[in-house]
Amino acid sequence: MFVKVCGLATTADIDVAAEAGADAVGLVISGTSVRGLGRDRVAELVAHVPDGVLSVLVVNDTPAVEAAGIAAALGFGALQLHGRAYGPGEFGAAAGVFPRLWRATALADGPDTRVGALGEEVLLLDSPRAGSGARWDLSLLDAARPEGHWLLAGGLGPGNVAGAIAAARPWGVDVSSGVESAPGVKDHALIRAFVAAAKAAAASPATGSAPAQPSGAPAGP
Ligand SMILES: O=C(O)c1ccccc1NCC(=O)[C@H](O)[C@H](O)COP(=O)(O)O
Repeated sequence: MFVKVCGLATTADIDVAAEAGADAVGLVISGTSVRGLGRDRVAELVAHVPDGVLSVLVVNDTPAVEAAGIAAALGFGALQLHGRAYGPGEFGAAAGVFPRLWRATALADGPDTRVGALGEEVLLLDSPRAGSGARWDLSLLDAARPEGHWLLAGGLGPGNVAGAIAAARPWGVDVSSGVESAPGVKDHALIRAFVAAAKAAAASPATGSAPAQPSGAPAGP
């Protein structure tokens, strides 16, 4: 089970997530999020991400090509284009600058749920309000379950991630609010508990096994 912890704000957050066994960490640039960081802070933090942990730049209101330029310049491992602002044109243009793209969307928006439909390496299915901690109706997956490298997100936490994995059968999971003590403030004990619960659930016979990771990159696609 691939585990991403998103919205990290300090080097200590990164250290704890990495030591807990997270496969990826997300740093957010956003004018609308409490977790939004400035470019200089993002540069400091991404330089702190250890080898073997995938660094993901997450944006929802930065123009795609600009975000791709930031991801390339700062040495990110992936760029998560999050939400309705990014369509086929944005993905195509961004890929010319930085090809390691993730697409984050909500099933309620009726997206194409084929992984790679817009050229992305990873699809993330979230609640309609990114980073809100809100859950969504996983039965929607019955009619549109992706295959391959897709992450489940939206209102996950240490106490519900095992059940969500069993119900949704994702390749990976993503969390932000569920490992915080206050909006934008990560709780290190909750990060450790979340990663442990997700990894344990993936090892359980009840949840089955996820597809193998593709080659060519540390700790992720
Ligand atoms: O986390 C944010 O504040 C955020 C803001 C703008 C775009 C994306 C954002 N987060 C992206 C993520 O990958 C979150 O982890 C995901 O939405 C799940 O969030 P949560 O329900 O709080 O666990």
